[in-house]
Amino acid sequence: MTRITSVALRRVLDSRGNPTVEADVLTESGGFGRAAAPSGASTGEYEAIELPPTEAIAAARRHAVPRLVDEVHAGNQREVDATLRAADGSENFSEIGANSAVAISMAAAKAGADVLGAPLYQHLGGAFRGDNFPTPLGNVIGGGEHAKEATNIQEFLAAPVGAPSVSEAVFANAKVHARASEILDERGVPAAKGDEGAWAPPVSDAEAFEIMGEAVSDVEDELGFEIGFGLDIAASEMFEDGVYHYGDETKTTDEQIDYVAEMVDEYDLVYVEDPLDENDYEGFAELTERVGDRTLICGDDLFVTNVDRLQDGIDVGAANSILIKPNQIGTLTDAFDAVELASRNGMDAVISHRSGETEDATIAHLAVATDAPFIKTGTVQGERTAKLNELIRIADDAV
Ligand SMILES: O=C(O)[C@@H](CO)OP(=O)(O)O
Ligand SMILES: [Mg+2]
Repeated sequence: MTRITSVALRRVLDSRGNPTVEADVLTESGGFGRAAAPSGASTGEYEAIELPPTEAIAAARRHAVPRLVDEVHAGNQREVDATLRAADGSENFSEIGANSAVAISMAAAKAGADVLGAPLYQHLGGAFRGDNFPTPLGNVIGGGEHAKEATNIQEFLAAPVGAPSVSEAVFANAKVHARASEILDERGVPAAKGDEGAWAPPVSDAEAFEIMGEAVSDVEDELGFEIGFGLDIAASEMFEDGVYHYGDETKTTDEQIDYVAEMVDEYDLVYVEDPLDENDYEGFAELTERVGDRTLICGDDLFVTNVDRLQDGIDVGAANSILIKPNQIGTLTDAFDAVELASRNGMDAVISHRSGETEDATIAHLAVATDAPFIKTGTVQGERTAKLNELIRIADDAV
């Protein structure tokens, strides 16, 4: 019933105006799934390879599509993804592109769910998945690789940890975003928006901490539940010649660890992603040892959703959570394996968008299917609200 009868690939626009790969998968009994690959700007050195979409599509048509059509079942995700891996033949999808692979992998999952008549999160998570909803981490102020002339730290993320429902959490983040805009206005700071819709003001990181703290506590008072905040430092992007660059200032690794640990305590940060360079497992381990009992230290560029890199991290105690981005590794199977390895080792798996996105909402389902404590998927803008609104629909049983 779920045997794949066709895989169509095309170039579509992403939110930055760049082309990306979209896949349509059809099955024997009329199941249909469509999905598109996202794309990063602050990409990790060890991510699977994103090829120019035209090349990725041509290579996937040549190598993967003939192995999938009439051969493989969309309802059997491991079979689909193993076929993509075999068709590619490399470690990192350098032949067909992780962008083609992830689009096909996600489209097949949707086609499989369609045949079964089940929502995607149910198909992926099964009958015995947990029944929690992820707390959305909402990008409110940012800079780094996502906006010029803004903060050095890439993302200041609202985290409505006390929200009674996913819907209230989503709206709380939107309120923090709006409140941050008012505070910037009061301070006479003009702010454009970065790639993910966060305000990208020309302020120091210290001022951004203050503004975030104020915005979060104002909205917390108004709504009456706890709202914290967190960061994606994206430190690999700052790390050059052995030091971290904050504009004209630099920090050594020890200074970086001290700085992050101080910020965790000063602002009660609930989440800190990529506080150190992607090769610095020891630095991660030291920081986790210091503050890991009171905040999540999350590896994004460090782990790149890769079980081998995650195992290396587990061995030395680097981080207590992992960011999961299916396009970093190329298939849903690989992403699920990383979630499973993390949870077997007492680590949290946080599901994430990329800075270049489409209206594809697969990650909302992935977060619910895997019982993720957090999903990082922006605050406003259509390609971000696509996922947030899908979470609301899932909670409302309306997908
Ligand atoms: O660093 C990150 O976590 C992501 C998403 O916020 O950014 P990018 O997609 O540019 O890697
Ligand atoms: Mg990151």
